[in-house]
Amino acid sequence: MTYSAPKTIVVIFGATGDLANRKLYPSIYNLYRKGNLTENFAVIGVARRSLDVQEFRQNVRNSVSDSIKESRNDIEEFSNHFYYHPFNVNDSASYKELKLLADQLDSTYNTEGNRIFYLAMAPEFFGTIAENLKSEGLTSTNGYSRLVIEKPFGHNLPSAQQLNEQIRHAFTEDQIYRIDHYLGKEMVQNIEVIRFANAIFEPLWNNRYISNIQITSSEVLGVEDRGGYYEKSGALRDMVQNHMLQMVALLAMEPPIKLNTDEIRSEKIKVLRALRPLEESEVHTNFIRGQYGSGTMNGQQIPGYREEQNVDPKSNTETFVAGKLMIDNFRWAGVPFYIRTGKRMKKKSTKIIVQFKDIPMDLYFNKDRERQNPNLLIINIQPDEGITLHLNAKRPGQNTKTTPIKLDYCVNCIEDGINTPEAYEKLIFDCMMGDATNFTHWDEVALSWSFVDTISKVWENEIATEYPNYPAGSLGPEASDSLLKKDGFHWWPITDSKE
Ligand SMILES: NC(=O)C1=CN([C@@H]2O[C@H](COP(=O)(O)OP(=O)(O)OC[C@H]3O[C@@H](n4cnc5c(N)ncnc54)[C@H](OP(=O)(O)O)[C@@H]3O)[C@@H](O)[C@H]2O)C=CC1
Ligand SMILES: O=C1O[C@H](COP(=O)(O)O)[C@@H](O)[C@H](O)[C@H]1O
Repeated sequence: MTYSAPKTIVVIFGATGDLANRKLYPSIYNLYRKGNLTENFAVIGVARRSLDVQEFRQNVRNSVSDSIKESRNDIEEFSNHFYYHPFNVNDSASYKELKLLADQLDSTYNTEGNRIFYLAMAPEFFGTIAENLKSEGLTSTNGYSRLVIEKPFGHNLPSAQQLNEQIRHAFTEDQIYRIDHYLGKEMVQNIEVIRFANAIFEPLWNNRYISNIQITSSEVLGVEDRGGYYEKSGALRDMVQNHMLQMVALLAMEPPIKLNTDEIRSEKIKVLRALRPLEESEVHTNFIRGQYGSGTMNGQQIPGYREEQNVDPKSNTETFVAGKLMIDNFRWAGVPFYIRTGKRMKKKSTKIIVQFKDIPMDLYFNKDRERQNPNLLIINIQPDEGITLHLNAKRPGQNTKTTPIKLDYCVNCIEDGINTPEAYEKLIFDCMMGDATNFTHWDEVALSWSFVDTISKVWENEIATEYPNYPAGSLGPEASDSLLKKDGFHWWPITDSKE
């Protein structure tokens, strides 16, 4: 059964930008192609440069064609739903003209006053746009008005609070959809199902049976052309404050009493509240940072971070973070959650590895007195999507030896496997349907910033003389291994080859 989203107008601010072209248009097209959008929708692209509607529609067609790499004859008719409004953020006359266009399209497409305002622009504009939308009457319609807001949501807790206050003048909390695109990923959404739809995991999902949880999100790409943004952000704000802590919250939360937005958010918020805050003096023992230097990847020489475009040649910005988090509640007391994320690493991979405790007594010691491999549950978020369970089984033959085995389920690597939708496609659809479950509530944002702020404060006050401390194409600095070693653990491989 195909669900259709309600009739709506989507206004995309930043319509000529990278995000709109690479992610938003292809995602909206996929919804259209699959029949999730009725003909009653229109998109108004808003950006600074002057384009006429035909040029804009051509851009949209190009971006869709690039993403699907096949020729389809519905792209033209899809692009006919797109309109363009050249605009300047600070000019109130721009908003008045935008309102006229939106009102006119409301009647043309019979969209019943439903509007989604998608802010795909630099964050410094978010507050001004939200306020103008309200003051110029774009939000007062007889339908719904929703604000989708991209990351970063602030730079630290005070700036996030200030931004939140600004947008809350114009939109209520339930109208605000703060995007964290990891929450739209198939296997991130699967965390809840794996945990709460399987009787075998939930009884073991606690400090009695789990020794540690490891979450890695490694990237092969460097900062590309985002040096200007990344210099002020670094991996801690870019990945840890949002995506990594969201995955921790989903892994650690209690079962919600219902699968609705409020109940799930409320359980996630409790986890973030239970995150043990770090004292400044504890930052170095629990978090380590890195910056990539030059290296070889796939036989190609790659420049170091400090040689990238718009990056200070003496940059103190981290491109890698590894950390240990503790959650102070009954379920998780004593279980470390290790996270690591970095750019220019060996492999693009996001994986969650749940390591179970050793069996109480090992009957199958080998001659070297090595213990059995611990059981691991691996949730493969990307690029492979699926789960793997590591068990021990009898080695075939007349012996009492054991051998490690893997039970594998891969969603997207089987031939003709399920082609899972792109995260943005799911999130845009959710927003159209009014489902905010996979968007972050303000309390989650605030709690995440308050955890991360202590770490950034310490790091910003110290020059990282050790930078660069990992070569492009590696698995990050050695200190990341030491972080686990001192607790008697090690990072489980994220690649099949020996790491
Ligand atoms: N790109 C990505 O993969 C991701 C981006 N994001 C976030 O999405 C947002 C957009 O990023 P991205 O698309 O990369 O940014 P880009 O720099 O590629 O695009 C910026 C857009 O904003 C418009 N713009 C800039 N200044 C003004 C102004 N004064 N008045 C009107 N329009 C203006 C530009 O219009 P014009 O071109 O006409 O100047 C352009 O359409 C940011 O918040 C970013 O952090 C989040 C996750 C991933
Ligand atoms: O939000 C961001 O995420 C991407 C990584 O996303 P993924 O879906 O490719 O894992 C990261 O490259 C970017 O720096 C960050 O802003």
